[in-house]
Amino acid sequence: MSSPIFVAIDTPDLERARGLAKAIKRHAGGIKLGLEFFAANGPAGVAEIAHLGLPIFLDLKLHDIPNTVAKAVQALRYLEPAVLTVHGAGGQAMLEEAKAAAPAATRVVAVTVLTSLDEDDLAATGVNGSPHDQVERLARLAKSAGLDGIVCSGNEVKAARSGWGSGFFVVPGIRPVEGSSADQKRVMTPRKAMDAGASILVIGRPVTAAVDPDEALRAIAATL
Ligand SMILES: O=c1ccn([C@@H]2O[C@H](COP(=O)(O)O)[C@@H](O)[C@H]2O)c(=O)[nH]1
Repeated sequence: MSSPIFVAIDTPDLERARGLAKAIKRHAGGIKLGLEFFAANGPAGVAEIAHLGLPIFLDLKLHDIPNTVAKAVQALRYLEPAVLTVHGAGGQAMLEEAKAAAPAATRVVAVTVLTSLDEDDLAATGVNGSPHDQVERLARLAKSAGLDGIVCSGNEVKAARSGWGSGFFVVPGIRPVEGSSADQKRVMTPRKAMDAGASILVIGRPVTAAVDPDEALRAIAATL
């Protein structure tokens, strides 16, 4: 079975991204490219990295009115990402139209509560209650809109999966026990997140900031 680890390559530098992707290629399940890479390199940069042969997770967290999101997804169709994110709080119509506009083989997943947020951060945005409650609410919405799954932290994945057995659960905020959390507030170890029901793990800096990224990735994979 291929690895459940998607390595987040967060850099604006195409050559650095290519070098990292080549370095971790044999032991990663896929590569996650997000806003930092996309803002600098656009779809053409994504295509360059895709040529290396690993599945691509395009993490753009699309969030706009339904028509705009649908047109953006259509414009990205030719890249055929394995996974694409939209924002879970965009509402039912936006989620439905995003899914309808994506290639059939692309898993469209809804970001629920960013792993960099805790309950106080949520309250400051006007959402009262725990991240757990909000993840469950947005998971129900994503499921009813026909999406493939959600993005949530390891803390919520067990409960979310219990209400959506066939869902695809993407878990970032992954930290090996000795790792620094940096800007992540809801973190979990790779092993615990898999045991709790993650489908894939998104891991960035613990791999990409290591002196030897492939060795760091293999050490994490060995804990699974
Ligand atoms: O809730 C979310 C959604 C997406 N991410 C993305 O995952 C990686 C995590 O990187 P680390 O270096 O392992 O912290 C990053 O690309 C985020 O944009 C997330 O962290 N949380």
